[in-house]
Amino acid sequence: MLTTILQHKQQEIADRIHQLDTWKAQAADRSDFRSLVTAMHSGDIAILAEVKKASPSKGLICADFDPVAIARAYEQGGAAAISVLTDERFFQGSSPYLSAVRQAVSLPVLRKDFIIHPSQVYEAAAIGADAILLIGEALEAPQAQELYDLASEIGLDVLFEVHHQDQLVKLPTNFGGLLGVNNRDLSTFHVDLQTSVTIAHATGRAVVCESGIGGRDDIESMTRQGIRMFLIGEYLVKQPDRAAALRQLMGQS
Ligand SMILES: O=P(O)(O)OC[C@@H](O)[C@@H](O)c1c[nH]c2ccccc12
Repeated sequence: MLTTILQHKQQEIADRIHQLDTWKAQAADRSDFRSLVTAMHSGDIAILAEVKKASPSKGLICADFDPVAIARAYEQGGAAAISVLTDERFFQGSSPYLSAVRQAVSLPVLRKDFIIHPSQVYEAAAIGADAILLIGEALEAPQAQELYDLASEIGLDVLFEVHHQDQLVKLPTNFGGLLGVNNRDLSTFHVDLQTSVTIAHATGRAVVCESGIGGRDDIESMTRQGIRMFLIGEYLVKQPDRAAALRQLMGQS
């Protein structure tokens, strides 16, 4: 699946590259970046709440999808930051969703996409993102370093995602972003929350536990094992009262 997505991304990058100069100018104009790193390091439990309409593993997650309403509920419920999927083909996301969400909330907003080319980093800043995701599995080490350096130069924070311990060698030198562990194997879609714990213990780093959180029990089990940062999509999107669901996940009700 990842290979299919990345092939399609190459095409998308080629189709959009004519906008690069505009994006560079818009990125250079930004001086309003909100820090994802600071937001995720505050509070007892920090939740990066994801605005997610669909996924390759689950299909359509939310039929009456209203990205701004979802993001506002997340902010009301006490999310530390918001993640917005911008991939159109596989996740039914879009850049305009991110721009609209960024305007509607005062939290840092992460652009969740498959970033493999510098033009996408400029594009992220141009559409209003405060941070980007870099996926270890999708990048070679020099490429990861280049994209990280560019993001830092522009003013974007970086969430660097790994799934296996052997991808940690791709972590950029002087890395000052957040280390995320995707509990979902992107080739089999199998989810195991212990993946986060294993990598947190092996590295001695604080990690963002990503994917597969299905309720308060999962959070309690993870916090008992020393994890306090979470990236949660499907579970939250599916709740009738998303703000209340967030408070409950954080143990506030
Ligand atoms: O909906 P979930 O299981 O709570 O997962 C959210 C998030 O972790 C997941 O969307 C994700 C993690 N890494 C990714 C990389 C690309 C696309 C999506 C993702």
